[in-house]
Order: sequence, then C-alpha cells, then structure tokens
Amino acid sequence: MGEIHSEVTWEKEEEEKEEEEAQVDIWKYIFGFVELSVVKCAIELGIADAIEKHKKSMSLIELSTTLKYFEPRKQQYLNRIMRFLVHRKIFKTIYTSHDTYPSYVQTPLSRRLIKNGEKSMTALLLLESSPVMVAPWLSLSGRVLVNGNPSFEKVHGEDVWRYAASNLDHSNLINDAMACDAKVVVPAIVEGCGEIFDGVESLVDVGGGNGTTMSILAKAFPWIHGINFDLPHVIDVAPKCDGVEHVAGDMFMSVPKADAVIIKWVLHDWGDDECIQILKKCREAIPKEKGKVIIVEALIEEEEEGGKHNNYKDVGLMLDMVMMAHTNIGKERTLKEWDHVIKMAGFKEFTVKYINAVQCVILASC
Ligand SMILES: C[S@@+](CC[C@H](N)C(=O)[O-])C[C@H]1O[C@@H](n2cnc3c(N)ncnc32)[C@H](O)[C@@H]1O
Repeated sequence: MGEIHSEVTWEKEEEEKEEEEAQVDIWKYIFGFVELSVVKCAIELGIADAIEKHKKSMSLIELSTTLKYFEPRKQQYLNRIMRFLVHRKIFKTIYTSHDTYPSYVQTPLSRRLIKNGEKSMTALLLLESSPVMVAPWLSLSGRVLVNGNPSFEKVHGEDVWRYAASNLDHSNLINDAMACDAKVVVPAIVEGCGEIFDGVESLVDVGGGNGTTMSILAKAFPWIHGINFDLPHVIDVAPKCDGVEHVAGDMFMSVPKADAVIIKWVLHDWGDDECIQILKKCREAIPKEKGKVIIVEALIEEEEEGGKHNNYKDVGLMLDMVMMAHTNIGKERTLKEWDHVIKMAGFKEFTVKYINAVQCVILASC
C-alpha cells in the first residue's frame, strides 16, 4: 500500500515539474525567431569583428565609439542587444580591477560571427535569415495540408535553383553560405579520413558551388587535378583557383570524368528518384574497377543505432525541416534510406565515416 502511495506521489511530482517547465519552455517557441534575428543584427552591426580587431576586452563605450554610435539612444540599444547576447553566452563579460562596468570578450561562438573569420558561419546565417529563405517557413503546414505543396515554390513561383539562376544576388548569398560550410567541413574530412583520397589523381565535385571544397582539397592533396562542376550561373562567377578547373553543366545530363566524385550537400536537395539518377551519372563518370563516390551528407540516426553521432542529431533533424521548407522534394536520410538510393544507383557497397561535422562521409564503391 505504502509503495503504491509513493509511486502516485512521485508521478504527481513529475507531472507538476513538467507543467512548470512547460510554462517557461513555451516562450522559447513563441519567440523562437528572436535568437536568429538578434544574431543577424549582431553580424550586421559588426560587433564580433570590432571586438576581434580591438584584440582585448571592450567596454560599451569603447564598442559604441568604434562602431560610431555616438548618440546615447543608440548606445542604449546596443547595451540591450549586448545584454541579450551575453545572457545567451554568445559574448562574455569580464570585470578588470578598476572597472565599474563590465567589458565584453569573445567566445568560441562569437568568433563564428566574425565576417571573414577562419570559422565564420555568418554567410550561412545571413542566407537562412534572408527574407527569401524565411518566407517559405510561414507556409510550412501547406506541405501537409495541401498535399505536399512546396513552400519555397509557392512563395517564389519557382524552385530554389531556378530562383537562384534568375536572382543572382540570392545565388551569391547561397554560394557564400555553402563556401562557409565547406571551410569548416572539408578540413574535418581531410583530418578525419584523408586516406580516402589516396590514389585519386582526378576528382570532380558535383554541385560544387563556387569551388571552395575543391580548392581546399587541391591544397591538401596537390597531386589531385580538381574539377568543380555546377550550373552555368554558378560557374560564371566562381573565382579562379590553382589546381581547380571549373566546368559548367547539368548533373542530370552528365558528370565530367574523373577517378572519383565528391558530392557534398547536393543529394539532400532531391528525392530518392532524382538521387538515383544523379548517382548513376556519377557512376558513369568514374572508372568501373577503382572508382568511388564520396557523399558528404547528414545521417539521421535511428534510436537503435546507439547515438554514434548524437551531438549533431538535433542539427540533422533541423536540416531535414530546412529541406522541407526550401526544396521541393529534398530530405535528410537514415542509413536505410541511403542504402536504398546507393544500391539502386548500382553501387555494390558503401561505408560510413564519422567526422567532426554535421555531415558524415559515405564512401560508395562500384
Ligand atoms: C546546397 S548547394 C551545395 C554546394 C556545395 N556542394 C557545398 O556543399 O558547399 C547545392 C549545389 O547544387 C547545385 N546544383 C543544383 N542543381 C544542379 C544541377 N542540375 N547540376 C549541377 N549542379 C546543380 C547548386 O547550384 C548548388 O551549388
């Protein structure tokens, strides 16, 4: 009797705790856009850049003066923005012995908001917070309610790639955003599984954007002849780079020949049938015996897989929602789903290599 009583009490306490947490947590969702908007604002104001350039902690007055916000009202706004960013642990404050007011210092997170920083993620954030990319989110429910109605196409009249081809400013935003991801992920591939490039003399990056991935690989493995392959409007503005040949084309038609193909963050933009079509074109481009296709994509782990890549599980699930909002038929895939598209494209086997990034390396061989 005593045991039943304590179980009932325990359950009631748990329920009350959950109720209390929900009362606070719901506000995170009501104001979910606040974080994105304030971080975007910090980038536009150049706050992280100013502190980095100063090379030491900065008081509010020093920061306002550097950014040329001399009017008290502007300084008050900046103060409130900094209070929020410090509370979110994006910047930190310190007090030196003679200070009455705190000074701001960088954190690993704020360094990712430096415009040209080594680990900068600003271009990706500016793309995702652009009105073009935010608008489709507002009709996400249409995908279920109106039988799959693609959110991006409904708002902008065409899919994201056609829209980019006719809106070059947006295309540049996409290219810069992808380049900033490549600057983080490609070094992680080189460090985590660089041996996959052993014996590769020529490599084609399918949907390679402005060539950032290939330029990093060409520096790391100077014996490789790199081909950066993308749609004509992307290749037209891609910067020249030693060891990288830019080739324009359509991956649904054909892929330039090479010892190996790398295809990063492209297949998740497409449905299974299109992925199979693209992978078949990749297979045709490589030698039958020793050719390989290096797929760089997120892997959605299922519960029974035991959390090998758990740190990034939430990001993977968010990316899947991004695919739903921004592409017509794209999605993130589980191991089973990758197995299906890779095998249907005619590859014999594949292995997965985990790297320090949201994406994994999936190595498919003929
Ligand atoms: C999400 S971006 C990835 C860019 C790059 N691979 C990276 O991860 O940094 C997808 C790329 O696929 C390209 N793309 C889309 N359709 C294509 C097609 N039919 N043929 C070749 N490239 C295409 C886009 O122009 C874009 O550069």
